[in-house]
Amino acid sequence: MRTKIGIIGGSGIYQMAGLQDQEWVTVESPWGKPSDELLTGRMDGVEMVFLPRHGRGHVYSPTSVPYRANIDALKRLGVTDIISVSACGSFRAEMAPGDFVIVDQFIDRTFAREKSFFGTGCVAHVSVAHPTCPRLSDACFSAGQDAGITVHRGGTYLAMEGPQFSSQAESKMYRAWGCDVIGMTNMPEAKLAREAEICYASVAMVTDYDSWHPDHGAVDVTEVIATLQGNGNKAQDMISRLPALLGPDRAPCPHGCDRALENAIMTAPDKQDPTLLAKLDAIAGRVL
Ligand SMILES: CSC[C@H]1O[C@H](OP(=O)(O)O)[C@H](O)[C@@H]1O
Ligand SMILES: Nc1ncnc2[nH]cnc12
Repeated sequence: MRTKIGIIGGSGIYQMAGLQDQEWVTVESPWGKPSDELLTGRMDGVEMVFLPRHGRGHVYSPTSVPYRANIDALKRLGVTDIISVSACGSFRAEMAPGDFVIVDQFIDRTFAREKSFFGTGCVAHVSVAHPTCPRLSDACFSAGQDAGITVHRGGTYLAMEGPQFSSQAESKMYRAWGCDVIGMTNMPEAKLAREAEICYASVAMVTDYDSWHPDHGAVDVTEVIATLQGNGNKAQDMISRLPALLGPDRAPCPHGCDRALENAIMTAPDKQDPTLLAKLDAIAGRVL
């Protein structure tokens, strides 16, 4: 199988440098309109697709990002591996602004989003015990180190609804829960990628210390944006190293991300809803 890398760019990342033969393409999805057109191209002989999560010009809030349409559009373009690049606050003194964290766990506190492609007429349960792909996360870690970035391998990301930042009491509670970073977008994105059988890695770029830190107090969006500019350039450097690390030929995921739907569908074939099945053509066509 051929590798096709999908990059979901978060706040401050609305374009991707260094893509050959680049072209913005419109992808129709039965799950609605994706956040924007998708930028296709190649780097080091590997096919790449870039999607700005909030749309160019930052149109969609964390709640209104069309997560299902975005993952479905990436699947339709044949993406095998998604790297999510996001801004985040930090709960750890040693995870400082400017550092990158390769997230490996999530606590999902979002509550106003559609979280599954499945439902009445086609019920499915996939495991998200290990919501990120270790193979892809390793590649991101190496690429970050090669780019001279301070990268932390592993961390728990608290996904909050937003759009307001946390109160100090919430911030201290999340820290006591053992969370390492906080953001507003990686859920349900990671869950949907697993349902779509696409490997998913999350690179969280620290922009601030949230509000628990005695020396920092409230999150200041001006400071967040200033840190984002620097982080964005570092992220581009990291991304440009990934195609060579992953290579154009792709062996099946050793962790089974690309087979997540095997035995996941519960609804009896004669009870399945044809309308929902039609919408699931790209996501679950392999097993339906
Ligand atoms: C600009 S600060 C808050 C904003 O930044 C993060 O976005 P993303 O995850 O897409 O990089 C955070 O989740 C909030 O949406
Ligand atoms: N402190 C924070 N909380 C939630 N999302 C963020 N994105 C960047 N910083 C954040």
